[in-house]
Amino acid sequence: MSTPSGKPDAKAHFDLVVIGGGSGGLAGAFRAAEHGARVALLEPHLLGGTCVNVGCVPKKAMWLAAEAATRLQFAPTLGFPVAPAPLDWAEFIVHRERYIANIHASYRRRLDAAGIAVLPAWARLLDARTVECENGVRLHADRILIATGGRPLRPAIAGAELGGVSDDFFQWRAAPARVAVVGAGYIAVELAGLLQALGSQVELFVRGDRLLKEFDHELTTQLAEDYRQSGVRLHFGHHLTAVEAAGEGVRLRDGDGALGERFDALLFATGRQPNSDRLNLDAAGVAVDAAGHIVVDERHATSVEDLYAVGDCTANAALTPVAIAAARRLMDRLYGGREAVLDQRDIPTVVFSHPPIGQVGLTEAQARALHGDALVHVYRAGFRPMLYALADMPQRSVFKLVCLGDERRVIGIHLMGEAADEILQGFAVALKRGITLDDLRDTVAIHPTSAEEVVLMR
Ligand SMILES: Cc1cc2nc3c(=O)[nH]c(=O)nc-3n(C[C@H](O)[C@H](O)[C@H](O)COP(=O)(O)OP(=O)(O)OC[C@H]3O[C@@H](n4cnc5c(N)ncnc54)[C@H](O)[C@@H]3O)c2cc1C
Ligand SMILES: NC(=O)c1ccc[n+]([C@@H]2O[C@H](COP(=O)([O-])OP(=O)(O)OC[C@H]3O[C@@H](n4cnc5c(N)ncnc54)[C@H](O)[C@@H]3O)[C@@H](O)[C@H]2O)c1
Repeated sequence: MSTPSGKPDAKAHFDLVVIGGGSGGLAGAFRAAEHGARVALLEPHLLGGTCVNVGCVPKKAMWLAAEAATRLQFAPTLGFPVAPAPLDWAEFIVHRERYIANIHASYRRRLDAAGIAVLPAWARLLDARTVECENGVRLHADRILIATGGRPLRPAIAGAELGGVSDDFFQWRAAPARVAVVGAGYIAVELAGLLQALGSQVELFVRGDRLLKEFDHELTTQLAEDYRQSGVRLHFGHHLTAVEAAGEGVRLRDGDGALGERFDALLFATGRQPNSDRLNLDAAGVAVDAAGHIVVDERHATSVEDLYAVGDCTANAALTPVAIAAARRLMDRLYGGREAVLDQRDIPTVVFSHPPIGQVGLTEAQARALHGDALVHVYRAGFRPMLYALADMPQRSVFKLVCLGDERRVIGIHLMGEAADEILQGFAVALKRGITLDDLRDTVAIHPTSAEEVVLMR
């Protein structure tokens, strides 16, 4: 392909070199190849990146197991003579990993079929047109797409190395008895919820005063209540200053210097940082922001011509469908003659908590700040889903619509409760099409479902 001395041979030139084989990189490589481009993809680890290997997919598998565990728990109340049955993690993980191996195999087949050259190597830029692999192989390209994603961040405190991060969680082969989780974002809330449902005693350490601060306050307050009811211990306003070893486990030291109880395991879910530092971006003159995100415009162009970036290595919403949508639109423009640009507004998102919480559009607080109180109208539904009512379980759903002006245009949809994860997608389409409250009310409900509450709101 090329020589370690750097002398290019005829084959080492590509229309497009993609750095990173995760959600964004694969989507970009496939779409460019569909349009006839000659593409090389560089990925040193497993195909699929964070989402497939240490993110969405294994997380959702664990969440599904946790949902099954919850149902098994209340099955006896409904009349099923089922004894309590803890999850055999090792057995479940065989199923989880088989599912993921199938995804790898499918990517591999599709890459081969598309004629995309895959190099299992770390890459860095030599200049705006040349990529060097760790073994010295050099590739020359007319265009380069950087899709190197991100990695978990540990807090800079003494003993931080005693805690794990989400990547470590996916290596676990059994549930620890007592787990401390630090953080209040997506990952903290998701892992805390599923670990508690799968039998661990979980304590969540939050430095602020609420969970999921980007989500609607009313819903996250109810979620915190549901977590308490399911046995998760929540510590708000906790300032973690150090972690200390305690036998095989750890203890957390807080801002007052007090040392807490012992935990078998500690997970940090304290944010992620972009993988931009090992790319030698300076050599090509690619600008990054203070957090290390590669700076891109709305067309995903970096500060250097013909060099593009998508996904978590940029400051775009760190979600798989966002990376994929950005990469596909970019390749449609570059190689397909289409003019599509990703609309970054009204991106729907779901946290796989127990129960799940999802939103699209503005929260009530954002809408009031933007449009003023007089123009913003809020509609709510609070109810117990049928299954939970039948089983005499306290879990409640809270749905909320944020509407604007006299016509009551729907500018925010917020759902927390059973099936919210599946319900939101369709309503996100409606919101994007600019529907009003009357449009929802004109739609005949599907009964009996949780989803019908969205069209029945008064
Ligand atoms: C625990 C967890 C759960 C998540 N759950 C969800 C979810 O439910 N839904 C959702 O939408 N999103 C979820 N996300 C976010 C989602 O995984 C990311 O937004 C998505 O993977 C970003 O895709 P990407 O292509 O930008 O990066 P990645 O998927 O991270 O891929 C980047 C790839 O680049 C490679 N790479 C890095 N540096 C180099 C280099 N120098 N040379 C060559 N290759 C390199 C890496 O090995 C990696 O494979 C989750 C994330 C985590 C951590
Ligand atoms: N369901 C999904 O779609 C999904 C799931 C997981 C992750 N993701 C994506 O991945 C991103 C990263 O997730 P995340 O949960 O790691 O990050 P996050 O930014 O969502 O949350 C980080 C949390 O850690 C807290 N924190 C940071 N430093 C801390 C410290 N020193 N001590 C205590 N708390 C601290 C923050 O206050 C915040 O609550 C998300 O923003 C999301 O875009 C999506």
